[in-house]
This record gives sequence, C-alpha cells and structure tokens, in this order.
Amino acid sequence: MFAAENGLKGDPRLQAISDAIRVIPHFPKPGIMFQDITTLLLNHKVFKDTVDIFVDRYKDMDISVVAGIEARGFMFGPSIALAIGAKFVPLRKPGKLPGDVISEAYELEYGKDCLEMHIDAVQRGERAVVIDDLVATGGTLSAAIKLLESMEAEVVECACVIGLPEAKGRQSRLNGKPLYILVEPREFEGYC
Ligand SMILES: O=P(O)(O)OC[C@H]1O[C@H](OP(=O)(O)OP(=O)(O)O)[C@H](O)[C@@H]1O
Ligand SMILES: Nc1ncnc2[nH]cnc12
Repeated sequence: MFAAENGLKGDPRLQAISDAIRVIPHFPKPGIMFQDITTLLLNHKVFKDTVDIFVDRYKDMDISVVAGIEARGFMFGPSIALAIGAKFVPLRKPGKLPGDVISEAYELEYGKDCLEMHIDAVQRGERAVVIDDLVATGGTLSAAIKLLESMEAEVVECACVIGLPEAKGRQSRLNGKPLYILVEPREFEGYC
C-alpha cells in the first residue's frame, strides 16, 4: 500500500496503518483481494494512530455528528465522536433500527443494498462527517450522504481508512463532498 493524497506525506503512521491491514485473496469470492481491518484493531498503537489522525482533522471543524456505516464504520466512528465531542449516529442495514427511520437504497455491483437512519438522530443544520473503513465504488457513502442531507444536515466530509483506487468515478457519486482517505492498496478488486 501507499499513502493517499491526504496531507500526511511522509507520516510514518500511514505505513504502519498499511502494514497492519491484512489482505486476504479470494474472499468473499474468487478474485477479490479483501482488505481486512480487524488486524489493525489488534494493534493498540496503530488503532489509536488511525483514530487520532481523524480526530486531529475534525476536532476544530465544528462537527456535531459522526455518522458511522454498519458494520466496519462502527469500529472507528464512536472513538472519533467521543474525542471530538460529537454524537455518534449509526447508519444501519435494513430492519435493525427500532425507531422511525428513513431509508436509502444503493446499487452494488451485483444487486442492491440499503442504509437506514433514525429520523430523530440529527437536526437541521448540524455538521456531519461520515466514517467507514473502506470506499470502493462510493455507493455506500453516497447513500449515507443522502440520508443526512434529507434531514438537512450538512455533510462536511466522508472519511475512510482505505480507498480502493480503481473505483473510478466514486468522487462523482459523492455529490461533490470531499473524501479523506488514509491509504490506498496498490492492487485490489472490490466486490461491491
Ligand atoms: O464503496 P462501496 O462500493 O459502496 O463499498 C464499500 C462498502 O463495502 C464494505 O461494506 P459491506 O457492504 O461489505 O458491509 P459490512 O461492513 O457489513 O461487511 C465496506 O465496509 C463499505 O461499507
Ligand atoms: N476489497 C475489499 N475489501 C474489503 N471490503 C471491501 N468492500 C468492497 N470491496 C472490498
């Protein structure tokens, strides 16, 4: 892996983050290079460095909402929210949230999926960042942006640990929202 364009060129934490991500070939199906962040979570220093990079970026940006995408965005989002003094809003797969929800369907390479958010989780005008472990096509982040914007929250940025670089066109799917990523694998194939 190598560092993405994130203003952190030469920062040794990025190499350590790259090194801590295990790549498992042919999961969940043949030909896919699965980027496994669970190994990063096992290393306290690297896990903390990852969270700290996001915290340093967002702590003075008047962010009141950190929205995390199920499931792997839940592994980073709450720590970031606590550190910057924001609330954490889970964006979940369908049928998991018990209150009144809004839903946003999105396209995967083969089929569709959907994200849901509680309608009372964010208020009009709140400033939000969306957190996930990885962006491939950008379809998941795009659905997250639409959910927040439909409640009139302002999405300041989307942030992921990993960006799959071959996913051309993902920026256009994000409706002009900035995307902040820490590392990009040299070789990959997304499966969404
Ligand atoms: O940019 P995209 O093409 O939309 O793909 C990225 C999404 O795919 C993965 O989640 P997945 O849907 O596999 O769900 P999981 O976290 O529950 O495993 C990943 O954690 C992102 O949420
Ligand atoms: N290659 C990949 N590794 C992990 N998660 C993914 N989501 C989409 N593509 C992925």
